[in-house]
Amino acid sequence: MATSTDGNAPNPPSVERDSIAQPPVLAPDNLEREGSRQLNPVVPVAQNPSQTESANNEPPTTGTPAGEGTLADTGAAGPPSQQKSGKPQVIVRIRPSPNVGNNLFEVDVETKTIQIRVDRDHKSQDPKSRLHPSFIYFPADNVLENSSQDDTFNVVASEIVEKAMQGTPGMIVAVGPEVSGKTFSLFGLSGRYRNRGIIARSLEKLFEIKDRKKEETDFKFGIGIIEVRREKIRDLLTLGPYEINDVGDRGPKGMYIEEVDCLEHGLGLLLRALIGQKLIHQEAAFERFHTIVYMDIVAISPTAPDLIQFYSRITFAEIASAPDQKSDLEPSFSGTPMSTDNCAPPPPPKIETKFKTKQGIFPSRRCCNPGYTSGPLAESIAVRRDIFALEQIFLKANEMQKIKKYFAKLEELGLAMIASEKRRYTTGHNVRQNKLAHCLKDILDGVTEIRILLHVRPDKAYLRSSLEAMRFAERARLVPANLDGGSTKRVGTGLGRTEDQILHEVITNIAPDLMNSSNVENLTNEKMKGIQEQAVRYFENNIDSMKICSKEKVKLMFENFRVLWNFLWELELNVSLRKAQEDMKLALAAQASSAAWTVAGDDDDGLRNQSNANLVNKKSTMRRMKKEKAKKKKDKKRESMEFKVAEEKRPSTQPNVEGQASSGEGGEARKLSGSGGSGKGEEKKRSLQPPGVPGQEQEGGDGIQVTFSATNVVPFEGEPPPPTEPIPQVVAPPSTPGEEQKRESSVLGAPRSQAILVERQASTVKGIGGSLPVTPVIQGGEEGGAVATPSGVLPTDSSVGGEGAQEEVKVSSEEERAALAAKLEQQISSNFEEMKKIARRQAFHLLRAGVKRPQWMSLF
Ligand SMILES: Nc1ncnc2c1ncn2[C@@H]1O[C@H](COP(=O)(O)OP(=O)(O)OP(=O)(O)O)[C@@H](O)[C@H]1O
Repeated sequence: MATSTDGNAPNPPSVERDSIAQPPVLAPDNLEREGSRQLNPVVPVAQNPSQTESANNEPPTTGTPAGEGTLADTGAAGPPSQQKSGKPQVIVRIRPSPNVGNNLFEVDVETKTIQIRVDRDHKSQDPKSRLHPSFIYFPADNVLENSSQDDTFNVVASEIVEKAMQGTPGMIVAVGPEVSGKTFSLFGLSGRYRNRGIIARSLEKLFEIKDRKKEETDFKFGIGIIEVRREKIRDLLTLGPYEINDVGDRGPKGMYIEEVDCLEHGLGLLLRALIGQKLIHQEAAFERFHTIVYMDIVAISPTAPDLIQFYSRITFAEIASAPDQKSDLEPSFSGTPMSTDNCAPPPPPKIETKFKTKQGIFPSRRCCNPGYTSGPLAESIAVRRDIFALEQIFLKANEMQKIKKYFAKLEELGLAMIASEKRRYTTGHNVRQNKLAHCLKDILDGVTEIRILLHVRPDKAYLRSSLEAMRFAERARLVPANLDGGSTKRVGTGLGRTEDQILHEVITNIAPDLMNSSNVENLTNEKMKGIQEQAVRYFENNIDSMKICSKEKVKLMFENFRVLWNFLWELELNVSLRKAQEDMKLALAAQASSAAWTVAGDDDDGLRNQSNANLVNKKSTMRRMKKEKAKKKKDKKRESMEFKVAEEKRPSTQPNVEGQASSGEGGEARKLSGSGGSGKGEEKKRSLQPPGVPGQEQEGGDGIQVTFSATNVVPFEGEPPPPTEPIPQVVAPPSTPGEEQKRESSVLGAPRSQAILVERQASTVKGIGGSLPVTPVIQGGEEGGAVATPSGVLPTDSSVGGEGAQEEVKVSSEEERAALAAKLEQQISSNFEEMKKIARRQAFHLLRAGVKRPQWMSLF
């Protein structure tokens, strides 16, 4: 426990929190007071009641301010072992100074507390406050006094490096007053390897672990170094101008990250950046800048070089300090020639403006402060603004965590409606408003291990900036740890699992069926959609539980999703492909049927198309047939009515008119009365008879009789049989030998239509009988000419025409069917590319129509 040399105040007095002053930005009037060296008991605490409350609700280990003149009640400060895992830790490093142990700064290494005596404001109205000095107690997680560089590394960074090599990102932020040793701690003393800093030692350790783990994992390291100054970012590895304008998921956009092959390479990069930075700023020593080093770690599987196990990063940030002394802000401080630019600006010009009111136009004198655009004061203000912005973000993060907890409680109580409002509170932390905050945004992701290395310079002249640094550290400690509270195994790397583990898990969890390829064939579109929806749900849930802090953190997961999605896509494609194959078969069958019609002598387009339509779309055929039936019925009714009317008008002696519709073989007299039920077959004959084809009603024409046989197309396996459509049998009438010859010659040399006509007259085709007939080729010419089909050559007996006899061609044997099927397969495979296109299109529409694309899919 620290003891006061004063002895008057052994315990810190507790004071009202509201009375705590806060000096966020050094304003010109504050400078005046600084000049007179009258220090207020400046205490860095929360600024508004909500912030104060949030600070107050934190666990005691955070050392929240407990009263005026105190940073914390030391009694409440817990040992660092009680520190929640993942919470930012503050480690204080005291710069060696003869002033340590004076009555101003006291360090108690045992309790890890720093006690700072702050003189009372003797101008205060409160008589009590004039009597005793105040004490500020700062409980740290660790205190380093007279520690070596190696000790500092071990305490601050060793654990961070180890965790980073396991996938947990880390960050070390060095803050403190001027010349307090920030650069010394992080970078070391240039030219003295013995005094190398934390970064160099971290690099050493990285390579050490890499060597140790080379059997399990192949690590790759990269380094990027930037400088942030007055809302501008410069790449220190390229040493160009301030040209980085934005910050992305993996840090500043366009930052050059060089892969580090060995330790010497990494140290060389560091040295190069530091020397370059020094050279750039040597002209203007008053310039203040923050330096950030990003050390990237990529873990790769040694067996599969494409498989990235995890990304990780250690960020080292040196936060610039604002000049504390008024003398530092004088233009002469920089050593550069005196210029109006480098000192406090001239009095702001007064701008005359006029403004209109109802009463008239009035001149207005409005002062316009152009601000400090350059010089030490401008630098100082810029630095303080950056620090202040970071602090505000810390406080906001803390507040947000409280709100989350509050809404979780509401949800527990069943007030989900109100709890759903929480979305409003989860939209970022305004890190974009400040470049430094944006570069260090990982501090808020809830997964990064954070260490604040607070440097204290135990001199009275630097008291104010030391206190400011303490305030920063205090607020950084408010940043919530892992939101689940406790687990040190962090994400950023797919919850510590490797990609293939995740993928395997996903597939086995959501689609065990899919693992068995034999089941793929049986997947229907509905099932596929179900699986996809399940996958989407799985990922949505997973995302909810994954604490998405940045897009980068979930990129790995999306990679996995993409793999799974493609997998499902392939399966869906298979199903669609099958469907397309069937469609294609059907189309080919239709084509073949059309050819058969042609062979049968019916070259009437209308009828052929009708036949094709029947095969391709059975439903429409059925519908059409129904319609025709209804129409016929209607016609019949109408005719019968007409007949009745005519009958009534006719004298009874007049004989009934009988429609002798057809004659010859199988011909039946068609009675117009309809009462005789001349038969459906007869009606059908009439309806299906193509126009222009001589039929039963053309008695006495060339004597051609048309009869019907079963359809010539046998359905596919598993397909319902197509509606039986009668095919007209063309029975040639008896003809003379001259005519016979004429027909034969037509088949041989005449144009196709004539040949077909002759063929029709000469032969009777009752159906091909093969399963999948295709376009036939007329080969005939000799007696008994033939029609070539895939199943073989169908004889066309010309003799039958002469005698009027019929011979049915039967080609329905098993071998022929097999041959036809083989032929079809061949045709399908030749059309495979086309089918694939169709399938792809179908799959695309399916996917579009079936699965609602979740919003977060737009992330990739
Ligand atoms: N713990 C320490 N042990 C020994 N020397 C130290 C220690 N801390 C700082 N110093 C010395 O103080 C000097 C200034 O330190 P350094 O430049 O690191 O301060 P700084 O905080 O980075 O300053 P600035 O804010 O100006 O960048 C260094 O040359 C270093 O030798």
